[in-house]
Amino acid sequence: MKINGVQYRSVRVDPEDNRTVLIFDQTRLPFSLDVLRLTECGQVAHAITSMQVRGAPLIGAVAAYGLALALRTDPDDVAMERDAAMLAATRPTAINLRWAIDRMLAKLRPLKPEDRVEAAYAEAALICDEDVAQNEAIGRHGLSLIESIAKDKKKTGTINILTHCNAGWIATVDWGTALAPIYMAHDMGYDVHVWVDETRPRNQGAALTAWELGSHGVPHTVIVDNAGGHLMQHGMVDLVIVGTDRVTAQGDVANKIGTYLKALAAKDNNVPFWVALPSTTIDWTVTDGVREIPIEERAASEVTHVAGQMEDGLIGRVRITPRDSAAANPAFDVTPARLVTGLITERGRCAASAAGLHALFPEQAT
Ligand SMILES: CSC[C@H]1O[C@H](OP(=O)(O)O)[C@H](O)[C@@H]1O
Repeated sequence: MKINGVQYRSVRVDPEDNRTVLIFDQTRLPFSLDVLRLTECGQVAHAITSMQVRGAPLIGAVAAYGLALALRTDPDDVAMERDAAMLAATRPTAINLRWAIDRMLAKLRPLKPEDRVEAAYAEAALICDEDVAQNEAIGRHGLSLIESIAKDKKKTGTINILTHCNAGWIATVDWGTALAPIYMAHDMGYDVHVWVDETRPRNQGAALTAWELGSHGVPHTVIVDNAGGHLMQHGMVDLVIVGTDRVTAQGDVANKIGTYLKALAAKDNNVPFWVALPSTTIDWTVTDGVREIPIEERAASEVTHVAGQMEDGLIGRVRITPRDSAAANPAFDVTPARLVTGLITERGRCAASAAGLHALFPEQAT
């Protein structure tokens, strides 16, 4: 996507040396656009766990480059397996991370150690290119959904879309998933407006989705997480589109905490609730998402404190809870398929069900 007219991907290799991995430090957005130069595997692991880089498809792509960096230090089998396991363990919920590491290992294990670095960078670059193409296709398949809503609306005027967390281009290599259809609809002249859930506790919506949409000129309004149901009750939401970190073979959806509650409100108000995802986010080995998907428990300090720009312009954190109050911080929840209107993938739209997914991915229908 473009920032101030300059085209960027969320992860890229420094053209100066074709080895250093460049990402944006997402903990500094929207106040500062800082590029991080990653030269060691450990730096990549830290960037993922600290959420300097986040978003299911993007952490997979960055971890792939992390393994390439690791091989520059030691390309032998033992080191490669150790570093791959370390990267895969950085965050448990997004299946893209495990998928990317497994794909890299499948490519690298058969090679001689001395051939692995070059091959790793090439495979990581392929993963990135495929993510961009998949997300652009998701955008097109989601665009037709927005177009059908525009036609069906009794009154002309704004199409109001609600989204949760950040599933934009900064959560992927480019385009995004949930936001891709919105960018395309906006660029085609549709009058779209986005209700942006702030998405406590880390405020990916308020800080990242609002920043992305504003940079692209898409009208949007930041709301507290608990406002969505009220807006739906009053007919102010035409469509909900969210991203996801893992979809089961039956269509259950793991996504940022709070998504399940949004889906319940959408069901109760007959608002279409769609989930956008590349097929790298589908976990074909899991059926019951609520029981089987591991939910990342993050630090309580993300709940007890909030980060933002202080009066002096510096980025800081303030405590918002009593010091002796405990805090819990499950980072994701699972929305059962029965609450999901449908899935938007790079191959098209389908019902959130085994049959729907097999219709688009027949090779997975055993
Ligand atoms: C395009 S996937 C985005 C997905 O990832 C986010 O999680 P996090 O910010 O913790 O990496 C969130 O669940 C988004 O929906």
